[in-house]
Amino acid sequence: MDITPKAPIQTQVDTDLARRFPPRFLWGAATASYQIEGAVHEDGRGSSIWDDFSATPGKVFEGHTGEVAADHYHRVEEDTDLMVRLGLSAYRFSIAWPRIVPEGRGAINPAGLDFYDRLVDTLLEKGIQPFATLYHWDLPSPLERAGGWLNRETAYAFADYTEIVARRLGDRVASWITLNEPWCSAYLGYGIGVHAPGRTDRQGAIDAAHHLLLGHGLAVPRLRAQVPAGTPVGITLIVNPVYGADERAETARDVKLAHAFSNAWFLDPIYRGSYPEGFFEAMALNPPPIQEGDLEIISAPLDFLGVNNYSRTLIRGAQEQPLADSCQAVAPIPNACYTDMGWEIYPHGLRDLLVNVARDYPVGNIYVTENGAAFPDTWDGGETINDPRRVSYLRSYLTACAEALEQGVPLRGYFVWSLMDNFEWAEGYAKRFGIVYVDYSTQRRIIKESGYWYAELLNAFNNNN
Ligand SMILES: N=[N+]=NCCCCNC(=O)[C@@H]1[C@H]2[C@H](O)[C@@H](O)[C@H](O)[C@@H](CO)[C@@H]12
Repeated sequence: MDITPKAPIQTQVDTDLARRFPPRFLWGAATASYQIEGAVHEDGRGSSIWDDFSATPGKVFEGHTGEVAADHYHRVEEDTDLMVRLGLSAYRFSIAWPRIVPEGRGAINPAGLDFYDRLVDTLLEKGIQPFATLYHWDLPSPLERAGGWLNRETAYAFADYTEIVARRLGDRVASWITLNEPWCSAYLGYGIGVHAPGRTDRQGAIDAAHHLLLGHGLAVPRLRAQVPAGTPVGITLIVNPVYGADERAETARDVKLAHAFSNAWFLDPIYRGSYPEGFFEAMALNPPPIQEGDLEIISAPLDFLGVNNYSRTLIRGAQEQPLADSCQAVAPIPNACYTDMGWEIYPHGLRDLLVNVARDYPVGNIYVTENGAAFPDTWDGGETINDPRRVSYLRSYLTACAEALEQGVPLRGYFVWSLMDNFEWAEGYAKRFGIVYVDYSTQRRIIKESGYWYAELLNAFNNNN
């Protein structure tokens, strides 16, 4: 039965691609609280480090902030109707800690819990599985004033916040993700300062990463104690496959260093209970302040790994051994294609990383919790927005997912980044990742060609199963 009303754009329906995915494969889209909600001063929400960072001159493109964003806070009905129109079976969103516990710890804000309660109920009413991320970078400002993730206490505050949310929503959220991309929080936020809170201290990145991981590990049992037995709990990591540009020994050496920096820094403590051998030396830094039992807490068993992937890193080894975070990525590659973020389009990287991670780590199940592309979409006020490059990107990366599945990878679902255009961190609203366009002057949503393509793919999948 064809449930998708005819789209104004007729896209090629990839029925062959749809057929390569197993029954019960989950098809979703992802967003994050600070990037779409807006309403930053409403209903008792406290300030976050991204409110502070975006209000700081020079930090975000043209001074953009998340004050209004895509106004999702006031458009839950409309936006969940969009998800139904696209045929999503799941929706990954994040919960704003500053809405729930405005000071970071202590008093609970009932209106904050009410908002997510309503969102979850609306999703369930519309047949969409809620996937909740507990932390997608919007740390309450008071905690940052006390040191943020450099302060071990923040890990305990995160576990307390987790319990509060799980107690209210745990009976209805389908799957839980503790942290989104702690690599970005630690390195971009505390190491090089291009993300909130804008600190520039590489040792700080190491220490913050440890406390983020500790927060994750402390939160897992607190979550499990509040949710029905068997509710899947996981973490989302950015996984960036690293390749060598030549066969030289220096290149092989630097590929290993870059993989440790980009991936094993987090994968190893979570799944092996230890940091990668020699990693801190390769960063010329000290180990973080690890306390007795920390690594056991951090490596709490999980039910799935959420993988975010957008591109790859290609390395050409230097004569002198570089620091792990300064391995030279290769300059633009002849004939390569790039997204508007300057990220190389390399779908084989997703296939390879899924195969390698499933082989090298006891991850259980895997979801691709983010994959997508920014392109300079424009709207002429009409009914349609053509974004053929995004269609091509999604088709090629989903083909990579199908190839990984055919190699036995336990991939259970895919969430496109993103449901709609939104606040792209330091790039503000200048970068558009949505399969739905947002006209910020009116907050009108217009499904892009890629949105119709995705809806057709999901419809073809549903017709097969
Ligand atoms: N090594 N290395 N480099 C990694 C470079 C950072 C890559 N950026 C991401 O993964 C963020 C993720 C985020 O969850 C979402 O909130 C963002 O909107 C998307 C798009 O940017 C992606």
